Amino acid sequence: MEMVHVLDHPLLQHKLSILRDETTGVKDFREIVCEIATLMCYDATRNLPLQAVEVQTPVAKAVTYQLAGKKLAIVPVLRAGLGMVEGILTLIPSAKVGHIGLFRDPDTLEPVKYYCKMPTDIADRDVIILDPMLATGGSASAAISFVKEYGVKNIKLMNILAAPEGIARVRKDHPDVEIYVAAVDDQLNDHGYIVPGLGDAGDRIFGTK
Ligand SMILES: O=P(O)(O)OC[C@H]1O[C@H](OP(=O)(O)OP(=O)(O)O)[C@H](O)[C@@H]1O
Ligand SMILES: O=c1cc[nH]c(=O)[nH]1
Ligand SMILES: [Mg+2]
Repeated sequence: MEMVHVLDHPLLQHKLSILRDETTGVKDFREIVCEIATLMCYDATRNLPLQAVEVQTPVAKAVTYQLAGKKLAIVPVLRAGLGMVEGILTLIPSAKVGHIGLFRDPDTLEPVKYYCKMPTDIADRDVIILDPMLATGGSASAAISFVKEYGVKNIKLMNILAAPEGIARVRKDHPDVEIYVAAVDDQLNDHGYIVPGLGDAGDRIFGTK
């Protein structure tokens, strides 16, 4: 099974180029992060199981298909992952939402956990972890480990932009987790920022810089 999905649909590439532009303001940046999450959700949920149901149309009985089996939860990594939540809930309004608070220590680049709150039935759900940026992969790897501690079996990771180093780290630490990204950039710089990237996603979503 393909474990890394680069979703290079033209609509995604167009919207991503607006995110990258340093002149894009906070309102547009926030809206486009949300739109990209919706578009990515369409692909990341392609393999959800279906069950046959019978409905009466105005014309005849029809055997048709509805979502079956396990329910979904989404888990944004605070802060920047919050920007993707509404975009996913547009398509899956009944998904439950857990939160993991992590920030990356600017000196060590190691993730520091400051918050965690999961739905009580999370172990019975498939989980999509949301974070726009996959840089060193330290935050994503830690977030996946936390979710696994709750007994979740099926986890997907959704990032808008990734560095090759981040993908390699998650593949090594969590080979069972499928990764969905809209683009893979060239490298990280000395401060652990994705190059060319789009800057600090959290600061650009919330206007904190
Ligand atoms: O792959 P990594 O090297 O771990 O870096 C990626 C992490 O860095 C950013 O969060 P940040 O620490 O800036 O926190 P914020 O969302 O609160 O801005 C980003 O949203 C990821 O969570
Ligand atoms: O380029 C990067 C790397 C980590 N976090 C971000 O927001 N941007
Ligand atoms: Mg940040």
